[in-house]
Amino acid sequence: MDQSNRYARLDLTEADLIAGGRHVLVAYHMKPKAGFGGYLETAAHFAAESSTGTNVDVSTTDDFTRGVDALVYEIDPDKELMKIAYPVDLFDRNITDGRAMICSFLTLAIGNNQGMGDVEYAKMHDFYVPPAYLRLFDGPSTTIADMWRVLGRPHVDGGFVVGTIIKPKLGLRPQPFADACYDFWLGGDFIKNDEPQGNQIFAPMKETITLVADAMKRAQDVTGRAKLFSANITADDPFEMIARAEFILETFGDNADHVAFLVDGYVTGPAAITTARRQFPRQYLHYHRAGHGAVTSPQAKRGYTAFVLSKMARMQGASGIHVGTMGFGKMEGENNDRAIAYMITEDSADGPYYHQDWHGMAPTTPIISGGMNALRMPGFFENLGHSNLVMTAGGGAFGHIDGAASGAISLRQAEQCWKEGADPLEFAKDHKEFARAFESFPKDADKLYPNWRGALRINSAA
Ligand SMILES: O=C(COP(=O)(O)O)[C@H](O)[C@H](O)COP(=O)(O)O
Ligand SMILES: [Mg+2]
Repeated sequence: MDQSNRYARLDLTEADLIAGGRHVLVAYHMKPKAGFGGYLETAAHFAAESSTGTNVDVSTTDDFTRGVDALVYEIDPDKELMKIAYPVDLFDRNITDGRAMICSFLTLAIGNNQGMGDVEYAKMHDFYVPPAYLRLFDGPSTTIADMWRVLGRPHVDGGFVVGTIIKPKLGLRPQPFADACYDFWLGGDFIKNDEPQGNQIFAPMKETITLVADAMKRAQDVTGRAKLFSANITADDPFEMIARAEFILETFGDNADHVAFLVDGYVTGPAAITTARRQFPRQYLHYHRAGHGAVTSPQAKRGYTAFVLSKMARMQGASGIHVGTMGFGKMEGENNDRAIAYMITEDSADGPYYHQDWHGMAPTTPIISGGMNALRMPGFFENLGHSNLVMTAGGGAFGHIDGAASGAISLRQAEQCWKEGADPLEFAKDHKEFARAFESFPKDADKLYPNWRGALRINSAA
């Protein structure tokens, strides 16, 4: 059944829809399945399934219903581009406080339409949120400025937060885990649990966290500097998350404001992020996105992009979210992923299809992670243009041949090298930890700085 006379309005302009402020606009790359309807017919069916309709007319539809139809307002079949306007009234609101929820946006805009028989594939590449709907989202309550304050830095442009992920990823008992934290903190600022670390029986959370809190105290005493820890509170059950979080805050005691909560937000979904955001609004909320590649990978033709994931994370109130390494690390990504970083930090930013004004919603820190080390960092910062962010390097810290403290120092020096506009090989001559990163990661060194052995007088047989 061709529903394009109801669910398509190609006469509507994007500028008018934005000026009207009553629609969420979504851009998809969509391909109809061969043997079914044409592009517009499929797009209209997609809009129907994503809002008020189904595959047939139903007798219960009335005039009000038609007023909240999602409408296809632009198509470009050659580019597989389809844009749909969703009336804001379609989206569910809390009975407790009238606020909006991301799960409702997802259920409609990327819900049933992901399994339609006449659609080969469809992926969300961008969306625009009008001010009246945007303000119903929590947004971040705690930001990198709070971290900078704890670190004793200016709360604007407080700079690079040197971080790591305790490695090995799993398999450390409580004491070796806490020892690894202590070592890194001698040189670095911030440590996060790796995303699967929680309450494994070989490292019970109550024992591990107690030792980590003690390691933080000792590292602060020795260095005279504040240290930060991002503790994983992810669980299926919100009450379990709360129990973990409360235990952690109590255990860190007077250092509780040095603690962030890490939530695996892709696998647990918006409910877990919002649990952390609303129950613990004073803690930095660290959104880890493990698993997102299943839908966001450029190879995946369905789902949504990493850009979309990140934009939703800011709306939900993530203080920081992993944004990959823009092609400089080990995970999939490219240089122009920096658009993600701008969208989550700026108050007004361009996405691939829409410009978004955030109207003062607090920013979400880009957390750079995945295969980073000191050698890869100068290029990374050059591409992004600033270093007001958190970077976590696991292998890059614990893989340093002189240990985690030197690894941490090498990361800080790498940022300094970029900031000074120095030539990395020249800079290495009087920055020992950075220089030793070349010997620690010789494959990267060969690739990025082919004449490093000569410049640093390292025997090539070594
Ligand atoms: O454990 C790590 C990185 O470890 P290492 O520094 O040893 O590579 C993170 O979970 C990944 O960065 C996630 O990737 P992304 O940041 O792309 O979500
Ligand atoms: Mg990890």
